[in-house]
Amino acid sequence: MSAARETHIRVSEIFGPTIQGEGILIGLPTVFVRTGGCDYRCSWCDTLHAVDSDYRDQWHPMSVDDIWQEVVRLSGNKPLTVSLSGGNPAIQPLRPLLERGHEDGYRFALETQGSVAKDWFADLDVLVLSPKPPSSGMETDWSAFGACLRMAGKKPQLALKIVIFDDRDYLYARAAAARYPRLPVYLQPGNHTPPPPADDDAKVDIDGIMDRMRWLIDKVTEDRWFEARVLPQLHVLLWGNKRGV
Ligand SMILES: C[S@@+](CC[C@H](N)C(=O)[O-])C[C@H]1O[C@@H](n2cnc3c(N)ncnc32)[C@H](O)[C@@H]1O
Ligand SMILES: Nc1nc2[nH]cc(C(=O)O)c2c(=O)[nH]1
Ligand code: SF4
Ligand SMILES: [Mg+2]
Repeated sequence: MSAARETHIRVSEIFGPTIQGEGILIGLPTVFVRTGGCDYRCSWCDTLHAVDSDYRDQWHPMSVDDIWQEVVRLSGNKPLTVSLSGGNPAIQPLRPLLERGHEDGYRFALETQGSVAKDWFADLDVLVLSPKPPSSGMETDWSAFGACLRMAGKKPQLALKIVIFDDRDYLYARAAAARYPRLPVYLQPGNHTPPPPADDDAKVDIDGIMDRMRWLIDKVTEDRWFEARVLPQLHVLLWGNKRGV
């Protein structure tokens, strides 16, 4: 049996096409493959259904062929950029999926917190590293983060995307960006109202997000931090914390 046939990936959901709502690819049509399981527990994670083991029964080990069939069906067999998110997609064996998709002319963008480095990062088209600021309650292991960048090498387009809730987070983002001056940096105002995953229609605090967005723009412009890009989560503005969009 080929490696691709043997490999199973733990999948929480596959959905789309929708638009990429965050960061460097914002607005680009994409299909999401969301893997289940994460080595972090961010206090404000908006995707608990792919993190918390209470939702484990909703995660399914899928073969590369089955995942690929679903991506091709959703995209109508027309190549696009597949977004790999989670949970932490870096803890899954994704190399054979990248190989399968590239054969068909698809591209892959992956988002990870940068805690686990894999050699197949070098096969990605886009790698978004999203180190977690103090408000998350997580501690950044900068040596693991550096390993992610080394593994990625020269092929993938790279970007930093940092969620910001408060002043401490902002200072963290400045320090993180200063470590990697060549990486484009995206600042994303935090969304304070991650609803329980069962409550798809829970109201999102749009006013809070917009206030934080304006505050963040003031910070960046006052500091003359002209390399930073400030962007909201477009999909949250449009659809709230709904799953599958
Ligand atoms: C759900 S995570 C999954 C991928 C990976 N675990 C990570 O954190 O990069 C995708 C993105 O959503 C961001 N995110 C999670 N919860 C958020 C919230 N409450 N407000 C704004 N962004 C959030 C994360 O920081 C990350 O950039
Ligand atoms: N449209 C859309 N864009 C996104 N960008 C990052 C997402 C994520 O949850 O990882 C996400 C998501 O769930 N939906
Ligand atoms: S690393 Fe990402 S998926 Fe994991 S808990 Fe934090 S935001 Fe959620
Ligand atoms: Mg999300």
